[in-house]
Amino acid sequence: MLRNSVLTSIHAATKRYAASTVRNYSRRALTTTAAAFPDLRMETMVQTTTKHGMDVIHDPLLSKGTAFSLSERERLGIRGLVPPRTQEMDKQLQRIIRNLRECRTPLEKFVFMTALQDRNETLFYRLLIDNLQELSQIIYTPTVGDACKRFHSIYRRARGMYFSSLDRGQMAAMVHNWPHDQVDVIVVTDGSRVLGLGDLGANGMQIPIGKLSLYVAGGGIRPTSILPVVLDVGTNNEELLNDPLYLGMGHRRLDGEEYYSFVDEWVHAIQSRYPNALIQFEDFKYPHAYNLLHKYQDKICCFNDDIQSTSAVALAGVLAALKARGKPIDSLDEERIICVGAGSAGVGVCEGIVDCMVEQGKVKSREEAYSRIWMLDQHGLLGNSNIGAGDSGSTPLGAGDRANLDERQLCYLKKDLKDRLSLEDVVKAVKPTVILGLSGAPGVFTEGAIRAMADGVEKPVVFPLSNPTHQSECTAEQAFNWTDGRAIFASGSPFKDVEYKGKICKVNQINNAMSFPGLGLGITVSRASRVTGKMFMETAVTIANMASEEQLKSGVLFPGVGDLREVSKEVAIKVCEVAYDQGLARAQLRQGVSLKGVIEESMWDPEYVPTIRIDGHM
Ligand SMILES: NC(=O)C1=CN([C@@H]2O[C@H](COP(=O)(O)OP(=O)(O)OC[C@H]3O[C@@H](n4cnc5c(N)ncnc54)[C@H](O)[C@@H]3O)[C@@H](O)[C@H]2O)C=CC1
Ligand SMILES: CC(=O)C(=O)O
Ligand SMILES: [Mg+2]
Repeated sequence: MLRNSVLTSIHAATKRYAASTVRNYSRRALTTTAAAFPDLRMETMVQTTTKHGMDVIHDPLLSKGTAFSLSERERLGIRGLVPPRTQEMDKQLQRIIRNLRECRTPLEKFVFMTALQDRNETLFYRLLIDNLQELSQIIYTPTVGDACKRFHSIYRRARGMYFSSLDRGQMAAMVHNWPHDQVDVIVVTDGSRVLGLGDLGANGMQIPIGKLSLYVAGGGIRPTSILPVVLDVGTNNEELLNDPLYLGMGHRRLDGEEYYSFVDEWVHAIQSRYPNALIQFEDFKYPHAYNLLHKYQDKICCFNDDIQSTSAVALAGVLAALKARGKPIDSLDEERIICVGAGSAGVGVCEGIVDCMVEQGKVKSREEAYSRIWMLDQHGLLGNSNIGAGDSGSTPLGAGDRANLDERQLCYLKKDLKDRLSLEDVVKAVKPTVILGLSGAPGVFTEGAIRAMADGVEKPVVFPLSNPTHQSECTAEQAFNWTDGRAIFASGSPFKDVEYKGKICKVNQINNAMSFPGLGLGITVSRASRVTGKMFMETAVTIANMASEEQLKSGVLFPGVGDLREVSKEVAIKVCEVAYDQGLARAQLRQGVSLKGVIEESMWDPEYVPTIRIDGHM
């Protein structure tokens, strides 16, 4: 494979960065780039700008706050505009951390972090990277959920781009309003299913912003080359529609042909300016999420995060759990898996599990793999409506129209069990070894269901993966209490470890954030033209193999968000290898530099550029 292969030239992506002088480089990246291109050394050790005076201080991509040297202050016309003492980043961090700790609520911390990002991105990312475990909970789940709900109340300053129903016919021109010529990663949402919080319309903007902050902090993508986007096709959220402060379009959601042609106009517009950018579709409601993925995945470089990245990390969790139970990683077919939630994430995760069972070669057919998975939606089990009530003692779960199930969901329909069986009844009938929650419905993992599960298996795998924390299918404490501390546990949003009868029970976080930053890095470095299923499968296996024997024994399945940069490097290597193997990579290979070396070199690391000067001045 390509792990030991070498590059024939510094790949095109690195060269592209090197040639640009208006980017904000890390000192480390500058040094490596300058070493590869000696003629660029002078150019890349400095950052040039056409800005002057207050405009420099107020540009978050240029600003160093108090860290401008005296000569820079002279050159940039900012002498006297900042306090006299030059204070480097370490002192700035001390002040920032002290102020951050004084915020009383997570939302206050969120507003504080946003304000920092808006005035000094280098410092923002340094702080975030150095405190990733703690601060990812602020800029990402769970706090980002609260921030989305209140986006229209806490809104301060523009970030990202909005394309609304007012903009039909104008999008191709609008894309040129974005100030950066180089964009590598775009995260786009229509705000129709924001985490487990439902339709939040244009308020969903915080999700692309938060995800892209993780691309930068966790995947080393440059802050100048990311673009958060909201497609404002309206909202069906009555509360927002009636709120005079709501910032999105005040009409109900477009649907059908109107909706798909709107998205299509945007895709064409964005492609016309950024043909090589990776597009991440995020938090689109089912079935739009799948329909858009199928429409575009073979045409442009794109993927759906909720379907595909979630699938990679959830599969990684299940495979690591097999290892933690002392079973071989290729014994997935021996598991009995219940998935609560039949939407984008539930179906996506189960498809990944089925793909993996098929690849492991222990099942004779895809159908056999489907038979190992029992899927429930809000009405209960996807089962056989011809089996009469009372046959299995189930509780009726309310009216719902099974005719709405599509062919992706129907694969999981069980002919031998009554339709709409409750979770507890399914557990009793099936004796599952793994239970996954991707429903956005808090508390649906009931005590009865989890206790019944724990009766049948020594180490029940309990993964309530819905976000944010209060939408989780059960809490960590409940899972450990109801399984007598035996559960292998992971949640979508973080919970603290639990002490149960004197034993520390480990909580893992299974969140697609462990996957997408590394994917973005791998795609950017290899300049892959497409994102493929194989990339996600390899990502899953890579992450599943990251924990040591000792960690697995203690209940740790893989590294946490705090180690995201390390995880991203490994994922990026795999993604690059697949891109080259599948003939999708456009960056050239050559002798001399390992893939790992190139990936490490191309990761942006926030440090102030040594010298900023005005374009044309020495
Ligand atoms: N941990 C992670 O990385 C990720 C977690 N998620 C979470 O998964 C959840 C679902 O996301 P999507 O599938 O995209 O949403 P979706 O709207 O496409 O699907 C939700 C599904 O849950 C089902 N459901 C709703 N209430 C239910 C109930 N009471 N019992 C059983 N099923 C119920 C619905 O029928 C639907 O099938 C969200 O809360 C989201 O935060 C999604 C992506 C990644
Ligand atoms: C994590 C994520 O993408 C979600 O909850 O939708
Ligand atoms: Mg999502």
